[in-house]
Amino acid sequence: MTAELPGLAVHGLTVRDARDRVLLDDVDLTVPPGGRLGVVGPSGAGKSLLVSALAGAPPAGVATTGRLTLGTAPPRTIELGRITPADRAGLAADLVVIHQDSLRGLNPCLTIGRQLTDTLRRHRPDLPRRRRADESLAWLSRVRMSDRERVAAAHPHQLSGGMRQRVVIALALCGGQTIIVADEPTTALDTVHQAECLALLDRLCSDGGRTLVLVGHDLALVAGLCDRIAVVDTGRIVEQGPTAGIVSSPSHQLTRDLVAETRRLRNAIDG
Ligand SMILES: Nc1ncnc2c1ncn2[C@@H]1O[C@H](COP(=O)(O)OP(=O)(O)OP(=O)(O)O)[C@@H](O)[C@H]1O
Repeated sequence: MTAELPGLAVHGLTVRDARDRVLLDDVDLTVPPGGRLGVVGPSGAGKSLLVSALAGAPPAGVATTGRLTLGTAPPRTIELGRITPADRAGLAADLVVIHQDSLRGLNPCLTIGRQLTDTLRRHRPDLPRRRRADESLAWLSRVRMSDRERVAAAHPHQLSGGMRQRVVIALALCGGQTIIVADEPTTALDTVHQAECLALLDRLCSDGGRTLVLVGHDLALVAGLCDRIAVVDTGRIVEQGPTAGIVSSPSHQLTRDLVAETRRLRNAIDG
C-alpha cells in the first residue's frame, strides 16, 4: 500500500430495489490506509446495504451500480454492478466483515479451534501447518480468552454472546486482511462487553495499521473509535467530515439530533 492510494473508496454507489426504489443514492466514501471511518444513521438508513455492497455481496433482488477501489498495490477496482469471481476472491483477500450477529459469523457445526485453523489455512498459506493450532490459541489470547484451550475445543453454542463476539473478532483479524468493515459489531452485547470488544478492535486494528469502517447507530460509540464520520439518512450521505468537527458543530438536522441525544444520555449518566 502506498500513501497516495485510498485504503478503501466507493464512488457513485447506488442500490435500487425491484420496483426501482432508490435505497442507496450515489454514495461516495473514501478512507485512507490505516484510517477509520464511522458510518452512523438511524434504522433503515441503508447501513447494512452499504456493508453488503462493500463486501461485494449485495442482497438478491436489488440492482447495484458504482465502483469500489481497494488501495492495495496495484489498486483493485471493482464495478459493483458486475462482480466477477476474481473480484470476489480479491475482495476476500483484502477485506473482511464483522457482522452484528456473532452466530452469523460462526459455523455452528465446527469447533472454534477448527474455524480459526481453517481461516489461517485459507488466508495465510505461508504459515506452516504445524503452527496453525498455536497461532489459533495466540489469537484467542489476543481477544482475552482466559481459558483458551476450552474455548478452542468448544462449539459456538457453548460460549456466551460476549465470548462469541470476541471469537468473531479473532476470526476476522487472524486472516491478515487490511480492511475491516464492522457492522454494528457489539449491538448484541451489554455495555461492559461492548466496551471490551471495542477496545479490542481498537487495539488490534492499531497494531496492524488496518483500515476500519465501523457502522452503527450509536454516535458516541462510533465517534470514540473513528477519526472521520459519515452520517447516512434514507440512503444518502447527508454529512461527513472529521469526528471532532461533526460532534462540535453538526450541520445537518439528523446529525444535530444524534449529537443532542448523545449529550442527553451522557448528562443523565453524569447526573
Ligand atoms: N434485499 C432488500 N430488498 C429490498 N429492500 C431492501 C433490502 N434490504 C434492505 N432493503 C431496504 O433498504 C432500506 C435500508 O435497509 P438497511 O437494512 O440497509 O437499513 P439499516 O440502516 O441497516 O437499518 P438497521 O439499523 O435497522 O439495521 C430499508 O428501507 C430496507 O427496507
